[in-house]
Amino acid sequence: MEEYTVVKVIGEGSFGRALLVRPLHSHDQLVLKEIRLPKSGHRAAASRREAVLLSSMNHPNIVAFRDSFEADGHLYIVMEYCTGGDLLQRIKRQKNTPFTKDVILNWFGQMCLGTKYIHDQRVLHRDLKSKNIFLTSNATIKLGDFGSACVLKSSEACAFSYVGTPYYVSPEIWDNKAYNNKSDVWSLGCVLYELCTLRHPFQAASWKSLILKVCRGAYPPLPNHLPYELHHLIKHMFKTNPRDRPSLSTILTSHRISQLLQKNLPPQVRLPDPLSHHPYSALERGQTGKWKKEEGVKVAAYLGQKSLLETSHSLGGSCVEPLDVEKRKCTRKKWAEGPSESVLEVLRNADFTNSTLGSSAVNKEFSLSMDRNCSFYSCTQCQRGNCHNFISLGQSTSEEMGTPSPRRQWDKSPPERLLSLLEKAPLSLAFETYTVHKQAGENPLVGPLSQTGGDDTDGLAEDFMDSDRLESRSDDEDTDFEDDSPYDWIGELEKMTVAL
Ligand SMILES: Nc1ncnc2c1ncn2[C@@H]1O[C@H](COP(=O)(O)OP(=O)(O)OP(=O)(O)O)[C@@H](O)[C@H]1O
Repeated sequence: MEEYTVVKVIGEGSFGRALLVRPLHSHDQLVLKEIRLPKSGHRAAASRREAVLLSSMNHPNIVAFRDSFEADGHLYIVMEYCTGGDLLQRIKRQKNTPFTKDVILNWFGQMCLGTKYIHDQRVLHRDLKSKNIFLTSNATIKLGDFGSACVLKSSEACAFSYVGTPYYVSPEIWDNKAYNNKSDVWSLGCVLYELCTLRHPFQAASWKSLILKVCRGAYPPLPNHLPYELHHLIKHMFKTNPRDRPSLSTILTSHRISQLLQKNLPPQVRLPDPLSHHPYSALERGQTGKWKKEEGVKVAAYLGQKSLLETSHSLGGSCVEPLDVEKRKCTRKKWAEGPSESVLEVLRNADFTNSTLGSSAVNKEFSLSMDRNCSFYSCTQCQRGNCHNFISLGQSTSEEMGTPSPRRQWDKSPPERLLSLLEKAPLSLAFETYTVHKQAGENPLVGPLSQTGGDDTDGLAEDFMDSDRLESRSDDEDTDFEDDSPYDWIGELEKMTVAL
């Protein structure tokens, strides 16, 4: 700590402060995040995870790590200072002046590159939101705040889990399914929508309405002046079934938006031009200017997206030990078809209105933790206790392969439990770390970009143009990889309510 001079406090988060500092022998400006280390070993390990993860990243669109150390019960993470502040502040500064299409595409393209990079490292961010995305003075986008992130293939990293910021949480999370790369895509869709409209896509006056909108993917349409490709992309990023959402690789290389994105990226971070570097020429593409799906896969592979593509075909990524043939058989994970019907059903029958949310413990710190052994199911295909593969709800890989099903039993009714918990006022605490608003007395459902009372789009999003053209295809080649420790966070919330 003596090596740095504190210039000023930039802000306070739920786990500590962010300070602007200067190293003693330099004029650099850096950010020093000071995080109170919890007493419990598990929770302290979770706090350290941000430092460990950040230090392993090296990408122009990720906040650069400089140093980390511990002193006086605190963890300090030194990182680059993004002078442009966070994107939420930037959006708010716009007031009612929309961003230009070029700015939206440029910033969003950079977010995609950063997120694609972490996904290629098999890391899920799990808390992507405009407040965790930063801008530098030269308009470079940087993803930050890896405090909720999770590394797959790690025996330790996912023992803690995540609730998320309600505004950015995808339908599968509300349905208590595993977090996966497409959940990050959903959250990024929320950020893109905010850039396009200066509003949250899903906002409501009650928990019920918010969850319903998210689970239906019901958002007010983008303004008509924005390019068709953006409408198309948002529609796909808000597909309720994660399988139908494009991965970052697809968005960057073979989605209808890809060319626009690439054109608007800063030159130094532009992807290689697939046309000039790739054997699949414009002629082969029939001069139509449209990518065929198979070509997209090949180009993605060519551009080095192998890890994601392999994920879809063989590796599930959750085995702690090196994969062998037997393990490969059981690692592929597949999503059940269709949206979160269970959530919708419960919500249809639920009759509570606004959550009246207590404010007394708004600043209370908590961290959700759980013995990872509780959250895993052995892989019966491997017959090995230490294989942490699991098979997600719906079809299992072994069923696809014609072998008897080691189907994982789902013994809970998450939505009912969730809703009954949400009804109890103090439960707002359970979302404290992740809610957008933290001020006493404020309704956490009123986000910083909300209009009073939320918007009134409770139905499905209107189709504003030729709906067939916007229809989704199933991105089989983008098959998800998932957080390998599905977490019973509703159970944790329940425990917390009892404790209050
Ligand atoms: N690298 C950075 N460059 C510039 N500003 C930063 C940087 N990191 C954090 N900040 C700013 O510092 C403030 C505190 O950030 P911090 O990550 O500690 O908490 P938070 O994101 O506000 O809350 P929480 O951790 O509860 O999500 C925020 O206003 C954030 O925009």
